[in-house]
Amino acid sequence: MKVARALTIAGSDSGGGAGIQADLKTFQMLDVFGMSAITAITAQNTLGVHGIYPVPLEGIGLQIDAVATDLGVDAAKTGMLADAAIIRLVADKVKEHNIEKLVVDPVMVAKGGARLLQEQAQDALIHDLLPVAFMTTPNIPEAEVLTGLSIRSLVDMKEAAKRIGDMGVKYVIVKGGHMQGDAIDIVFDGTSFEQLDSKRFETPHTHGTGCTFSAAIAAELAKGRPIFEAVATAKAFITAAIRESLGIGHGHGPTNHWAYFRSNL
Ligand SMILES: Nc1ncnc2c1ncn2[C@@H]1O[C@H](COP(=O)(O)OP(=O)(O)O)[C@@H](O)[C@H]1O
Ligand SMILES: Cc1ncc(COP(=O)(O)O)c(N)n1
Repeated sequence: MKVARALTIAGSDSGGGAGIQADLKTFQMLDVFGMSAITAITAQNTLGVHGIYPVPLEGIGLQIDAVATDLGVDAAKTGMLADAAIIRLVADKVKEHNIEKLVVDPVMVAKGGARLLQEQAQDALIHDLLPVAFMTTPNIPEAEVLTGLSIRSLVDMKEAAKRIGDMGVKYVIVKGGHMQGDAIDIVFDGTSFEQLDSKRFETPHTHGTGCTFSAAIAAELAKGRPIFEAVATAKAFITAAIRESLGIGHGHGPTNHWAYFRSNL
């Protein structure tokens, strides 16, 4: 049996709903062997981020080297990268190990408001990481920071996707989770646009939606699925995970990483 292998380079969420934990659960549910390089440890739950402890650069580099030189990486994703030095290290490692299918989720601020990326690191994201990425999946506030645009409509989302594409990344998905109305994401391949649509669920349990969505894309790319098939599966995965939320914790609860698999039984 040949198994697809995916690596997440991200922060640890002790609460299990976002970060490394969400990514590994998603890989597992999509039949992909999951591996991790932890960039920072967060003490976190559904109420917020209570502490952030970055891993030393050397340790992050060694985790990526260890995995890439032995087990192999069919696709990777990044999540919380904390600061500019970590971003540059990850960009260098992606080049060194020829990781072609890299999905960059440009995590900046947690849903509860805590900064997960230093503000001065935003330039490194644009100049160092996006040019080596295959795909990036900003939410609306992230797309606004990356482009300087104010995004209020699907037309604005498309303009932002184009400008982010010009930064050197092949595919861009501007996610509509933070808009009003249906949850519509715009996919841009450098020339044309596609839409991923779902109805919006009125729920506070959206902790880790972006992590889960980008992990599902990386998993499908690791299996060699065509791009639009991969992103459509990821959309179905996150939609089921939000629809059937678990209702645990006292704040913004996690999504349900079993839901997609169970709905296909
Ligand atoms: N309430 C919701 N109902 C349905 N889909 C949602 C909802 N909130 C977010 N999504 C979807 O979840 C995915 C993650 O989007 P988003 O929440 O914008 O990301 P992030 O976690 O990075 O802020 C997108 O596909 C988005 O459309
Ligand atoms: C370690 C880590 N990585 C990413 C997120 C973003 O997830 P969200 O935007 O849903 O809070 C998070 N809260 N924690």
